[in-house]
Amino acid sequence: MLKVSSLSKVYKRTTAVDDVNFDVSKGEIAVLVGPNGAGKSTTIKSIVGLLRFNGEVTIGSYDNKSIEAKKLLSYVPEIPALFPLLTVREHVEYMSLAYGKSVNKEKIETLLKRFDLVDKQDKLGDELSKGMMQKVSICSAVIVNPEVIVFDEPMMGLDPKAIKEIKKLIIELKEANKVVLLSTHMIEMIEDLWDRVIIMKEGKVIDNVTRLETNHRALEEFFFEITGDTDE
Ligand SMILES: Nc1ncnc2c1ncn2[C@@H]1O[C@H](COP(=O)(O)OP(=O)(O)OP(=O)(O)O)[C@@H](O)[C@H]1O
Repeated sequence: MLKVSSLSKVYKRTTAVDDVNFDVSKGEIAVLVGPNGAGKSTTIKSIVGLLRFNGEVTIGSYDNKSIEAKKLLSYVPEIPALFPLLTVREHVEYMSLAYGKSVNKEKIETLLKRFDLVDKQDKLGDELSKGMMQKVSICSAVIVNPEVIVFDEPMMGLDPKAIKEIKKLIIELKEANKVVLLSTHMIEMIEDLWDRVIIMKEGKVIDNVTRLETNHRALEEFFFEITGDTDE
């Protein structure tokens, strides 16, 4: 469903991503992990259409730059980018409208409740804490019922209740047969979530396996073994 083929990205002097290939199927939670500077964010930004790159990314049968692909995809960036003069609720409503969907007040209410935003719903984008912005960003990505959802460090800056909630949400997305791709450094928080791990280092994918293929190994231990980064 999400297919990344021969993806490379060179910034002025740096090859950030070098011939990256992977697929994520419907109903699969894929985690993109790797040390700082491995190329995770560059890969994600290429997939969601924020960067020019060499290679091909397809969503379903559509090139990621097409409108058809964009309709199927939503994205939670590493750093939330909100409109300073829209309220919390308006952000979520706006996203529904931008994707050509009607505003489902009941669904919005439920989402805002899950992320403790009901009493903040009339606050403006620039009146929110970083964690609250992150929660609005998550609600805005989920409200459009995307087939493919990409999260870049979704747990960063969230309080424990919101972390629990986003983990539940990710499992619900999987159960609804969606494609989930998420990058994170918080490996211990995704131990019970992942179906596929894609490990990047120095711009390359150095391993890409399913949980089954690792014999249900602990991800943290597997990660250190593959990357060779140990604290011993
Ligand atoms: N806008 C940019 N201009 C030049 N080089 C960049 C730019 N963005 C990223 N890079 C470089 O590309 C490489 C990959 O960076 P990227 O942000 O994709 O890594 P990452 O795996 O997401 O890292 P982190 O875990 O630290 O967020 C790094 O060497 C980085 O310095």
